[in-house]
Amino acid sequence: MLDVTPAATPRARAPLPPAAAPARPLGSWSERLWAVLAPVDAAVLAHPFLTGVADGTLAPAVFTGYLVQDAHYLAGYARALALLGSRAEALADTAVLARHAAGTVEGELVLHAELLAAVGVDATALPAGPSPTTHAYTAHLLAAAALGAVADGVAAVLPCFWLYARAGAALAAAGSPEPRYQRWVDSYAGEAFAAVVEEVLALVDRLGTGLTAAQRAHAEAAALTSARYEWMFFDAALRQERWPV
Ligand SMILES: Cc1ncc(C[n+]2csc(CCO)c2C)c(N)n1
Repeated sequence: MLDVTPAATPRARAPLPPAAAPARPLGSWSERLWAVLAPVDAAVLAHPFLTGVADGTLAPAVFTGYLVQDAHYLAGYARALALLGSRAEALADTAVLARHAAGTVEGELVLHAELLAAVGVDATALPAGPSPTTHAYTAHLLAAAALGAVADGVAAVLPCFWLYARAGAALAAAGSPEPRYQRWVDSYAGEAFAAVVEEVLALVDRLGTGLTAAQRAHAEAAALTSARYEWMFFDAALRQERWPV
């Protein structure tokens, strides 16, 4: 009988299905920001780190290296949020930013400790310091939060929330055969995280109404830089980037 079973070949890395643009209020600042971030969002969703999460082929050592670098990133990110919170003019904005600074430490870092423990890595004995890309991204966030206008800083911290919510939704739809990867996906895919992103976008839109076109453009450049660093962060993890000297 003719054997029609295909030869065992490695499963092709399917790109994640194209995701629709997020719905934002017409004429809002977040709507304009999305136009700036959309091409980078598409590149992030197509990145082999994420398609490797989706089909389970991502090397476990790459994922562990990502988590170690992410712990360094989160420390800088939480400080940038706390700093911005102290600089925000409206007390309501201080509350949102300070709450997410705490959420980064209590939520994200706890998730990391759990995921690292699952692979047998002691989170308190992080072997490597920040990689060049981790260092560059956190330095960008902290500079924008400390030295820029508040809108620059808020725009700079936005892609971290927004692009992860997008990746979480796209990856949840695909599902990962690897439970540890699925656990990571789930933390960004649920209703709770979507509500957090909505709250930050509402803050962005409140700030946007008081800005001149030039101030908006300046802040949009800071957001674009962060989005590019989000792509580079996945890429650095995949390449297991190290300082060359
Ligand atoms: C490089 C990198 N970028 C974004 C996130 C996601 N993230 C980090 S802190 C935070 C806000 C509080 O949950 C979010 C969404 C990550 N982990 N690593």
